[in-house]
Amino acid sequence: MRPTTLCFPINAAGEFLLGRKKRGFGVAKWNGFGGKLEAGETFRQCAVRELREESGLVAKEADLELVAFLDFRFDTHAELDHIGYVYLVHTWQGTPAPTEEMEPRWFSAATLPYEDMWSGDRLWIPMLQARRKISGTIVFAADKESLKYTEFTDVADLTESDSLTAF
Ligand SMILES: Nc1ncnc2c1[nH]c(=O)n2[C@H]1C[C@H](O)[C@@H](COP(=O)(O)OP(=O)(O)OP(=O)(O)O)O1
Repeated sequence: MRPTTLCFPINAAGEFLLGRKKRGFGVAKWNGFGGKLEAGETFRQCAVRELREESGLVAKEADLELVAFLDFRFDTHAELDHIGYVYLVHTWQGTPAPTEEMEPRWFSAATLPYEDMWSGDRLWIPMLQARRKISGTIVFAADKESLKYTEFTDVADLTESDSLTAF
């Protein structure tokens, strides 16, 4: 199970920064900023690095608000299964800039482009906008796009796992 992070910068106007992926799995989808943990990295180190690499924004680990733990499963493609910790961030340095991987753009919270995002996003991102903290499972069908099963639970508090072997 691959460990990943996803990070959503939110500005003073309440807008979400998303990036349009330019290459690889999920190309052309609007997404949060994130990716796979590198060897020896903590989840927060990964989130800060991926945010910088994909958007140009520099955030501090302490300014990441952990809001979700998601278990993404691909029904017939287990090699794509991954878990992800999701963070909101309200404070950073720098200005969003296009990178090799992502084209960043601000979206108002009410007009996120769900039709061009991962299909589970329309279910769980509104929960985060409602200030909920969640743990969830999202199972994609054989087409790797449509949803086969989802389950979300509200949690009082979240902490990143210390152990990658837990997954
Ligand atoms: N919202 C959502 N739902 C389901 N799955 C995902 C998302 N956002 C995501 O990014 N993902 C998936 C897509 C990939 O399987 C992983 C993220 O990996 P990737 O962007 O390839 O990670 P990087 O480490 O940046 O990849 P490379 O550097 O190897 O290109 O999560």
